Amino acid sequence: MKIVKFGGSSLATGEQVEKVFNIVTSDPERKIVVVSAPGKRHAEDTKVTDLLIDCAKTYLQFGEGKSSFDAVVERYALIARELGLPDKITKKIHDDLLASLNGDKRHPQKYLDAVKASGEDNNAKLITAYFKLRGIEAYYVNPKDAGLIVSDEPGNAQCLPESYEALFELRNRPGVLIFPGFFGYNKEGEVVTFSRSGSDITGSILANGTKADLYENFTDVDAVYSVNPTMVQNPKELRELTYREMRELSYAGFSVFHDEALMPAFRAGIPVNIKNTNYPSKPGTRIVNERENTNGPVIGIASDNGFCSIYVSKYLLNREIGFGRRLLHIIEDFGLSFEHMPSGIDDISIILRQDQMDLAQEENIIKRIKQELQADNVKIEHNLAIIMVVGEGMRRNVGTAARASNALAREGINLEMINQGSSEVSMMFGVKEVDENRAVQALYEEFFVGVPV
Ligand SMILES: Nc1ncnc2c1ncn2[C@@H]1O[C@H](COP(=O)(O)OP(=O)(O)O)[C@@H](O)[C@H]1O
Ligand SMILES: N[C@@H](CC(=O)OP(=O)(O)O)C(=O)O
Repeated sequence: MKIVKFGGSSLATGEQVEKVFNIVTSDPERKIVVVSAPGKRHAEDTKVTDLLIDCAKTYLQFGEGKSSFDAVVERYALIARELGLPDKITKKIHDDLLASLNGDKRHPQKYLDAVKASGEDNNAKLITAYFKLRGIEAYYVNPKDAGLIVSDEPGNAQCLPESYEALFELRNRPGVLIFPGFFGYNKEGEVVTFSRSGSDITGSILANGTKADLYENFTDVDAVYSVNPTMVQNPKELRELTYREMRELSYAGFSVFHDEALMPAFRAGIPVNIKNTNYPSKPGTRIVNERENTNGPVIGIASDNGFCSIYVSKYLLNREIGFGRRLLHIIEDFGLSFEHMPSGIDDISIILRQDQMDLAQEENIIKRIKQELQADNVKIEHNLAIIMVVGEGMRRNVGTAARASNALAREGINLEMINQGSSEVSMMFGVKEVDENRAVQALYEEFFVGVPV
């Protein structure tokens, strides 16, 4: 039995939904279908989830918001018309969305989650109706009825362990099950969403819970490429990646698969196959426990920007017991999460996403570090990009860091910092944001051009 997940790009139009129908019905093993909300039809388009967020915010502020509401309903109406579904489907979606928007606004984050989740929920109902129209025994499954219970963290839920056992029962249900992605219910029975792109997580949870043989994740690219295809033309396609490599790469910028979607499948030993809805016969990329090491040390290069570094220096810092703990305590007091913490004898840097703090908070952080830790110098450097070079082969290879830094040096790119991940399958390079693209391209040249993968 297989779990199949279709992302927003695979469900953006009636034509795409028809491809989804053909893929699902071509293989009787494809029993549980996880769907996202309709995504972008072209690069400048807006995802339904983003329209819903806009809509919810307008309702929160003004108590209504006709234009964004109409924009959402029109997306479904268009798809329903293309699929030849009766108008009553659109009317139901209209009424359901209106009910969500007029729902309880006392807790804005919970309200936002309820409206966001309606995107997937209504799409699952629409797709179920289409499967039925085409003569397939299909059922919409509500995550609460199926037992998908999550933590009460709006916009950032985690699956609670008891869900897995309950979800196993789905195997015994008849027909094709259409399951909305992206959300579950907390113990109080309220909707809570995963973080953005979280339908990937739903698919993985279902794969684990039902002990599926395979988790197929359908998207709009033929494979996971060794580098973001918007940064390098025709990058190498990867046939296989390990869970660990994929988690590192997705966390660091490979948006094709959510980094939190690896663990549930990995724990149950279920392989993940990322495939293209538009070319389903292509093999795609398999994420597995172990892979044949067919390339050099590196399998992928991911990057992301919007980071800053809090640099702290103090003479003889290395001899001061508890310095790191006290520094992190200050960061924790401000409710910040950090990504990396490279350190030297007399200095230490904390790398974090800069959109977590405003200018006033930055000034307060600097003040507290200076006062409480008697630091000699504290400064915050903005607009950094982080590049992760990832590969299981790095554990066995000597000189990968030297090759990477030479490649960057040849391009005249100044390295702000380097950090070798303790997992030994990743290496982090910090550069200025303006150098990000050139740095990724230089590293790609070094590790992939002319190397068979
Ligand atoms: N290394 C990579 N390999 C493949 N795709 C990538 C990579 N890095 C980023 N992407 C982007 O991920 C996109 C697919 O993810 P996403 O837009 O979330 O799809 P979906 O709508 O199926 O959820 C691709 O169109 C591609 O632009
Ligand atoms: N629709 C949600 C969840 C999701 O997974 O979407 P997609 O499969 O289009 O990335 C979002 O945009 O965040």
